[in-house]
Amino acid sequence: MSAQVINGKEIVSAYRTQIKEEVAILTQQGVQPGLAVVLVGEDPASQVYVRNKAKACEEAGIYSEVHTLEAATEESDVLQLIEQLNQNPKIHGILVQSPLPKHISEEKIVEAIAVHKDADCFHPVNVGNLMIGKEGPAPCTPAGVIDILKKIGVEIAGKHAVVIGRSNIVGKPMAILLLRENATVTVCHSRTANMADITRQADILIAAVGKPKMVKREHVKPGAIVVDVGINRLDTGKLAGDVDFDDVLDVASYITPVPGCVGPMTITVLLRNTLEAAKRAAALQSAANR
Ligand SMILES: Nc1nc2c(c(=O)[nH]1)N[C@@H](CN(C=O)c1ccc(C(=O)N[C@@H](CCC(=O)O)C(=O)O)cc1)CN2
Repeated sequence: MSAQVINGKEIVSAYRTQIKEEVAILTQQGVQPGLAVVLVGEDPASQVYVRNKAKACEEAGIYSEVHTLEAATEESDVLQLIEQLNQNPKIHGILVQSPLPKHISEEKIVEAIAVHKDADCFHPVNVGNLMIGKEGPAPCTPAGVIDILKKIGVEIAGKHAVVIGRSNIVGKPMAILLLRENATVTVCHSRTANMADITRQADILIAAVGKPKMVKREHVKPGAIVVDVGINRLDTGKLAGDVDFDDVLDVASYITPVPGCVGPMTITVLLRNTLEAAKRAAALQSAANR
């Protein structure tokens, strides 16, 4: 039996329509949500993602500005730009595209973003709030994965979810969000022994390793739901996920395609975070006016 390929386009489109409607209402009330994206350097993949973010903002009615800086830009200049954006009332969400050039500290840059404008949920305060279940921005890719699972009607509670990868952007927050949904969570990584023995126990398998086609059929329990977070550019110019799609197709029950599912969903959560930050700013403004 062949797995059902999750229709990312349909899920993303419905979600963005809903966001667009909420953006229009808030804009009519006098607050247009605004996102600032900072790109340092010329990494071709980052350029694509930043373009996609700006386009998605435009389609949703969100104001956006992209600040493109040369790779040799001094760290202090990036920090100065962030400070300006922190003070700019038109901007409710800020993100600095990762990765940054080596001479710039990601940690310093992320910590310079105002906590309430952190559109990525990368700031340590927001990461801490996420850990203890306090309100704040959603980590874009992991929250997008949870949304996809819910949209296809998966009951996450009580399932064994295995996450392959322990990055700060995906693996770790993914594990936290799955725990919050009452899954039993295991995290595998490069030092995990006998990884296939563990991944084969997963009801929900999430691959976020950054290695093209690493997950093969022997890693997957028959009937498992497989979510592929990887977006790898092959020498041929084609994109491939971390999962060997063709190999796994007749083992899994559901599988996400790459491209066309988790990537666009990541951007959708970013729009949602910007909208929510703008709503909070509008509420504060109206309280101050009372
Ligand atoms: N500041 C951030 N930097 C990075 C993040 C992030 O969430 N915040 N995540 C990744 C890249 N990323 C978001 O920025 C991202 C990756 C891929 C896509 C996407 O839509 N992919 C498309 C394919 C696009 C293509 O043609 O290459 C798809 O999967 O269909 C969106 C966002 C690292 N950096």
